[in-house]
Amino acid sequence: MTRERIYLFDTTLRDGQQTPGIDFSVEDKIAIANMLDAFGIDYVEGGYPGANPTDTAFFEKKRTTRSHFVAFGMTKRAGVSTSNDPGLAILLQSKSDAVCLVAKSWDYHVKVALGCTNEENLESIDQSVKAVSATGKEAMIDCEHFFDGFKNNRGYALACARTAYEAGARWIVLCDTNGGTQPSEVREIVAAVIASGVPGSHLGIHAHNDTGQAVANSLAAVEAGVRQVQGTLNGIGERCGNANLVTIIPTLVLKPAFNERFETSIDAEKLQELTSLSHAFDEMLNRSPDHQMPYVGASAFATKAGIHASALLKDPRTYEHVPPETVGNLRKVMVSDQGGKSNFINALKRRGIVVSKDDPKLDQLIGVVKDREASGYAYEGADASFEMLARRILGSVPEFFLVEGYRAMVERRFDANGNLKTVSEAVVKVKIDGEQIMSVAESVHGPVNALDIALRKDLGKYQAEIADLELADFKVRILNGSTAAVTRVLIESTDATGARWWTVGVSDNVIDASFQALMDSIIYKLMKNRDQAGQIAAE
Ligand SMILES: CC(=O)SCCNC(=O)CCNC(=O)[C@H](O)C(C)(C)COP(=O)(O)OP(=O)(O)OC[C@H]1O[C@@H](n2cnc3c(N)ncnc32)[C@H](O)[C@@H]1OP(=O)(O)O
Ligand SMILES: CC(=O)C(=O)O
Repeated sequence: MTRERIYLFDTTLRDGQQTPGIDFSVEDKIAIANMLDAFGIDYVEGGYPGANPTDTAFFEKKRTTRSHFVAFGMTKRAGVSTSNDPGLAILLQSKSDAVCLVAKSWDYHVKVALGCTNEENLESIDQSVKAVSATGKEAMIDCEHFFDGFKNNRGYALACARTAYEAGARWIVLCDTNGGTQPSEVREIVAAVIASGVPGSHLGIHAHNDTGQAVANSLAAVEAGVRQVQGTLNGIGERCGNANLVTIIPTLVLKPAFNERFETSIDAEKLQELTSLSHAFDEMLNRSPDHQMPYVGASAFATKAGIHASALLKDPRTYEHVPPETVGNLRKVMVSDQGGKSNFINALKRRGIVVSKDDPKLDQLIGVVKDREASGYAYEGADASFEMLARRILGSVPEFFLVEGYRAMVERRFDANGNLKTVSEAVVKVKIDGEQIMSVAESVHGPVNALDIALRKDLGKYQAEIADLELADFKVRILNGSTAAVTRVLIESTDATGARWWTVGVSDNVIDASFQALMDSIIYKLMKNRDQAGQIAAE
């Protein structure tokens, strides 16, 4: 059976740029456009040339090779011709393959926001589409507030869509601009548009997530007949965001309800790049990926429940709706106080540690993890500390060095120039092969930084080995909110091999919790260097 094509339209660089707190530079935009182009998205909307210097500079060149490169803007203003509208002129001259024009389709907006007549707005749509088509570029219309407009004046909303279609627009995109429309309404309204004479092959959907249903609304529109879906990477966008393409794409590709009828530009092989695309985008935004994001989140295929882990290990389909590798994600069976023997055996096996189900040391390890988690540890986010704990109980962690003691001080004082400064000082005493080494360090970044510097300043014969160890992240969590609370510190470390590992420390003293996590990180690094730890095997 021939499948119909669904076209994917990405507006990360335009609507995504309207996200509070997100501000792309030209360089960011180039990098993101390259990512989308390489991934194989059909349309990449780059922004609004003429609206700001970044977008104008970005449109000086065509920035994609495979994807259609789209410039966004608005229809001509009422009362001027297309050739006398400076905003439209910039769009027509931009180095784009297509122009997507936002047009009012709710008569209330025509009156209040544009201040012109309904007929003048229809004339703007007609003339603007024709002006774009005359340049040879593909013309698209984003019918702003289409669903609200339809509910208030059905005839006028339909007239806007039909005017664009009859003027030659390749795509007429129905926008749920305020994001309040429900999936059942989307189905009904799309069907009415098609019945009015605009074919589904020319219709698109642009949904906002204000009721948490942008993805559901987009899929409902596809079921009702639209053939272009707009959205953004990781669902960024104005207010609560846009439809998340990172969720929509795997649903279209993997779910029989869609893949039996439709195909997209993303095949099964490309889909395996989805998790890394989503995470790379978060890296660019300098934020942590959402662990619970469908398909690509670190928790999307994770379980810490013993009953689930036991069944998963017998057959992953028992608790997975699709195999994680289809989207480039990983199955994760975690150890925690919710886990049974199956979780632990699996987690240990991945680290090259073989232990049998009836080994008493396994019971001892489970008991220690459950007790420690009750006192504040969280091993599911601290893989290296878990491994160290397991190896200690199973008796295979060498004693590289012994920390005999440490001291940390914080002093607020005036410096020689009379400026107030807060300086921390730390002293660490370690013993290596019977020899005592004492290191002192100062830091203006706090006592933990001073301790870290002191601990790593002189580790005797191991010093060269830890030269490439870097602390990538440091997270402090107060577990029961007062100054006498228990503190959990999570440290992310990395080294020149690109490996990353997480360690945890817990104490009612933040410095002590940090020191434990630092120590685990260093010992893990030394073991890893000797192939005694960190050999993660694929499941
Ligand atoms: C639903 C959406 O997401 S649409 C995209 C929204 N994105 C943006 O607005 C980001 C980029 N925008 C901008 O930088 C600026 O708004 C610009 C450069 C486009 C325009 O700036 P200005 O000329 O100063 O106008 P301003 O932003 O104050 O107001 C928008 C104007 O566009 C008019 N307008 C709005 N939509 C349309 C339309 N579809 N067709 C024609 N005119 C329109 C408004 O009536 C208003 O005109 P007025 O100034 O005569 O009252
Ligand atoms: C065009 C657009 O971004 C909207 O209507 O939401």
